Amino acid sequence: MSTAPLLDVRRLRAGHGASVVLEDLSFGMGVEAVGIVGRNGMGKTTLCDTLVGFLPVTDGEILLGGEDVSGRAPEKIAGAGIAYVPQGRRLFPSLTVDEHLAMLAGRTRGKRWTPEAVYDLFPRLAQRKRHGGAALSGGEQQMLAVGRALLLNGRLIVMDEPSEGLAPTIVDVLVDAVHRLVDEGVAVLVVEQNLRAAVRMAPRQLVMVSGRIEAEFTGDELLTRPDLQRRYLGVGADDGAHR
Ligand SMILES: Nc1ncnc2c1ncn2[C@@H]1O[C@H](COP(=O)(O)OP(=O)(O)OP(=O)(O)O)[C@@H](O)[C@H]1O
Repeated sequence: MSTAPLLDVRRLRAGHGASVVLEDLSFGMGVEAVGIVGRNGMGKTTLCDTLVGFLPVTDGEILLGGEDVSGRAPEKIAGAGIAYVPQGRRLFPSLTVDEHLAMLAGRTRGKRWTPEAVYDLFPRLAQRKRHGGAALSGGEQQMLAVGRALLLNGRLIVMDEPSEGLAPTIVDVLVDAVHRLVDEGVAVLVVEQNLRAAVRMAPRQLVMVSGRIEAEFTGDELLTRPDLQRRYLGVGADDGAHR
């Protein structure tokens, strides 16, 4: 794991129109998996959308490899190396798995991540190549969404609630995929409501409170301390580990 600041977010301010959601938000990460957790409405999705350029930055900086990408259009930020797996997966119901990947395949020649490499990472997708997006299970859709993001051959992949609604066996596949990506030099920033999944994906967990990163814990600390779960995640001592 490298601690070099691949991503360095400094005093970020952003939101929806006149409504400021992120205020003075700072954190940094290297080529590693980092989780973002927090109660509902604290601004996690807003942060993801801002990092990838879907929402404008009002103030502050988003440095990727030392270069400020804030204020750039989403396609420029993707080109600079930040890929996005948004909440809800956003696939095309009528396109097959192969067609989804082929849309981006032209740019992947000679690069690490090609459709073949995605099928190698997710063999289950390879078995569903000719299935339409609408015919895929939730887990297969999530694998396809991750696969599409990988074809950008970026340096950082941002995932918003990837385990939402998925069976435990599929969550296992995603956890393994995150580890493999980090091993191969792709950083992963993952927002999760499911604390157990979050901790298995990322040893470093940042806690968001009211639009800022308020604290940082190891996954083990968060899992074993009901007081932290109550305070930062708003869950009771009994149900915290299951979220
Ligand atoms: N499209 C929007 N327009 C205006 N305000 C929004 C919009 N989307 C979210 N918000 C507001 O921004 C704040 C942060 O929401 P956000 O979805 O980023 O939080 P979150 O931490 O991801 O929560 P959740 O886990 O419920 O998705 C909330 O007050 C929310 O009401």
